[in-house]
Amino acid sequence: MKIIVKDNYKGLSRFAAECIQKQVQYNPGSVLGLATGSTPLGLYERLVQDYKVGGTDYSKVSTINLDEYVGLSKTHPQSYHMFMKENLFSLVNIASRNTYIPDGKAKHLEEECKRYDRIINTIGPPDLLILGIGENGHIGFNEPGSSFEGQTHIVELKESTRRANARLFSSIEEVPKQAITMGIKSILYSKKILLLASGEKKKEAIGQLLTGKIDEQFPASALHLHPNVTVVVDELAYNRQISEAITY
Ligand SMILES: O=P(O)(O)OC[C@H]1O[C@](O)(CO)[C@@H](O)[C@@H]1O
Repeated sequence: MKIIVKDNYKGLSRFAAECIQKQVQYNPGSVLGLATGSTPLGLYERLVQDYKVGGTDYSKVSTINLDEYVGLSKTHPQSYHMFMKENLFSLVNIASRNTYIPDGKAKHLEEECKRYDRIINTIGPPDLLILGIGENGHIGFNEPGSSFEGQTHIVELKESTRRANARLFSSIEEVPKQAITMGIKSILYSKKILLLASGEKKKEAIGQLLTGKIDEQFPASALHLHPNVTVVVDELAYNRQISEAITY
């Protein structure tokens, strides 16, 4: 695992955008694994800005998102479908037929999980997967205790995750209690992984990740099992004292 420390969120977002741009320029038919949440917003903004001034061509790219809330339709303002449309898909030339996100409104959720696994196995693996990290170490919506062998599945969201995401809803009651998420096994199937973390709130999680201890109670620690992971943090999310004391 490689760690890169940027001065601030802007630097982190620029670095992540350059990784995606290089990937797509090198292989125009790349498969990108994409995340939602606040962290990748700066990265998407940067991709859009650069695209507008004649940057990268995304017409042959495919994207596979990590997760979606159960019960939210594709047009719900807080659905991850809407998030991706508003922040990236409608702003660059990615073909909508090449974008994949689990359907949180599927009638048969178990079937939907199987369908999504088939997509990951046929379109994927992602050449480059972007990840955020929850304060409790979740990746995608794989909460503490998730099996490292898991494929796409339904998760019961932890109260702390619902509270952390309530800022985007009018009240915590509106935050769905379940989500569909790519499992950790599928995440590890990606060829390259870039995990982004910004701000003081992520400092503890990043400190724990960098101890190198692998534990199902801390989902992000599964990334130590992958050969090509880069963790990009800003100064606020990086605990120099802990991190520099650790050698692994
Ligand atoms: O970037 P944020 O908003 O801090 O969220 C961190 C993680 O939490 C989630 O939003 C899920 O709660 C993930 O999609 C994301 O990677």
